Amino acid sequence: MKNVLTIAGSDCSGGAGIQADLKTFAAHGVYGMSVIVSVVAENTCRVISIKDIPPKSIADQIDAVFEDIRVDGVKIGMLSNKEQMKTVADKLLQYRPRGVVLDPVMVAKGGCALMHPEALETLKKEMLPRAFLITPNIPEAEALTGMKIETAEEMKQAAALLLKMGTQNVLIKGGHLSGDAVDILYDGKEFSAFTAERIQTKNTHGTGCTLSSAIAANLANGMGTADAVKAAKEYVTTAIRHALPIGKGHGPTNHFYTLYQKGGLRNAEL
Ligand SMILES: Nc1ncnc2c1ncn2[C@@H]1O[C@H](COP(=O)(O)OP(=O)(O)OP(=O)(O)O)[C@@H](O)[C@H]1O
Ligand SMILES: Cc1ncc(COP(=O)(O)O)c(N)n1
Repeated sequence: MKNVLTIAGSDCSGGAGIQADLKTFAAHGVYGMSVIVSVVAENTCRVISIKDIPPKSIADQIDAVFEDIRVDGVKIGMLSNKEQMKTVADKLLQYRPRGVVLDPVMVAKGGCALMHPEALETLKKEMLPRAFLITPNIPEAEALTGMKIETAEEMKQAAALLLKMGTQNVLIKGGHLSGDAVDILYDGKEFSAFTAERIQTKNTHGTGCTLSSAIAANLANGMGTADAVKAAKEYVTTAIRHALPIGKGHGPTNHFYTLYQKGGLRNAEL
């Protein structure tokens, strides 16, 4: 079995962050581990408070994992501030794990900032060059590039700019545009589009976390980049189509449906 680590924030309501990542890992048959960078008191409606974990504790958590266990893949989500980013970047340089998928989380669904805006430059300089693949949504790609993105052509231009910032692959997610949900992958040589029908639902809490964790798990399981993205896109689309009407706001993606279909779950009500 492959071992995959998530470095991200905790969502106590279970829909996004570390919790979504670990559920996604389990559904992909990889052994999940977690380094918590922030405790976010949030639910399907709102963020109540954010408690950042001190950089020393983040460094210790990363050491605890790497000194003991082989790490086959890493997903990075919410990083709240510059100091946290520098700490994680230093540890990535020290341990040099393969297949780092960086989801540059900036804002929660309801509009609450999960990253301090002044950390943007550190994200670009310290984190992007350490990533195998980054998965920004449209507003994140706009913040990183300074471009306005409204079309597939502009997604491609933004992806090319992001690649120049030092990451090896870019997947810009089109969830925030209208029409089909089209994500565009750029590996420095060619663009590939991954298209899914847009599902009419308000239950999209954790979609970005789910997609990036699924990609990290697929890479760890030995898939090539485009195949890993294709399979992860199929996974997140199913997870959105069967999203759970939990809570009063944006309900979470469903990580159990695929397993259930394969007969991997008994006595589950879906
Ligand atoms: N309504 C939808 N129907 C189908 N696919 C969707 C829908 N919304 C998002 N997606 C897909 O889900 C994945 C996550 O994309 P999205 O742009 O929503 O990420 P995100 O903004 O990081 O997530 P969030 O909005 O939850 O913070 C992408 O593959 C995107 O195309
Ligand atoms: C701790 C944490 N991390 C990330 C997100 C964004 O979630 P997503 O973009 O997947 O909806 C979130 N709401 N909370």
